[in-house]
Amino acid sequence: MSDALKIGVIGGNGWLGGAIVQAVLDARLAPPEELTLSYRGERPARFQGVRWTTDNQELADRSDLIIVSVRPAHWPSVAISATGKLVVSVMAGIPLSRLTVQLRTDRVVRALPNAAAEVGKSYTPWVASPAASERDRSIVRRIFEACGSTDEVTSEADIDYLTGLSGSGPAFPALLANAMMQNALTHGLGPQVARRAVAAVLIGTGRLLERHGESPVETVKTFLRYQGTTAAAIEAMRAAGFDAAVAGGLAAAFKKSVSMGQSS
Ligand SMILES: NC(=O)C1=CN([C@@H]2O[C@H](COP(=O)(O)OP(=O)(O)OC[C@H]3O[C@@H](n4cnc5c(N)ncnc54)[C@H](O)[C@@H]3O)[C@@H](O)[C@H]2O)C=CC1
Ligand SMILES: O=C(O)[C@@H]1CCC=N1
Repeated sequence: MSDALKIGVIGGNGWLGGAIVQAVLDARLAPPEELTLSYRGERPARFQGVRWTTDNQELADRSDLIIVSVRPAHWPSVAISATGKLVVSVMAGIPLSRLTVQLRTDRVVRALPNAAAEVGKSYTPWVASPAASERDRSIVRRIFEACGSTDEVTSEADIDYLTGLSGSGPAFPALLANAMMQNALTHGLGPQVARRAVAAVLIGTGRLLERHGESPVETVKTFLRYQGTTAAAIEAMRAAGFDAAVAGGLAAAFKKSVSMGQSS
């Protein structure tokens, strides 16, 4: 990445905006003095050496790449002219067409990281407008590789779907972990042992998936063929509607992503 690249993050003190800034700094994609971050409320004390501002137009004027990381409900408050700049939105739901009109630039990208950006393990799909150049795409790839892994996709509908699947994704293993934890407590296990056991299961499963690179379909089949305790649990969970519950949840997130883009 060019030394001269200046990055602005609108909402740079937020959960996701702050994680992206930290990833950019850790990967040395830009030095702190080239970063302009905007905030609302009290001036943040984090990220030594960056420029903090409450003026989003000042941020846009100082930056080549502007990342918009405010909640969709606050998006109407982001009224800047970013003509000639590359804009990357990480907001759920807001379509490329609305970004182009409101921010007055045709070089726009819609990306959807997840909460694991905080530990460099996000999965971030993104889609670019036709006016985005190959250099723009390469910059976007490098930013989101710094946050984990990333794929360019070709349709906004894929982004809306992936908003539920991978954007909201870290919440689903957490939901499963919570149910397992509750069950363990009901069975009289001490909370510390229950918590350590459940956390180790999630972390270990992630590492196994990463190492073997095999499809989860194969993993489940292997356990089913084993015909032991795990197969008994999988069969009981499925009979209770596990797969349907997951499908229903993902459909609800997809629907919400589309509707947030229309209403915000
Ligand atoms: N948190 C997550 O796991 C994910 C969030 N997203 C998207 O990222 C965006 C940001 O989400 P979070 O970081 O979770 O929200 P957040 O509420 O933690 O951060 C948003 C920040 O923007 C600031 N802000 C609001 N309006 C502003 C304005 N006009 N100028 C400057 N700053 C302003 C707020 O004060 C806040 O610090 C949302 O649009 C969300 O859909 C996408 C994927 C995952
Ligand atoms: O829950 C949300 O609306 C945000 C967007 C995707 C993940 N978190």
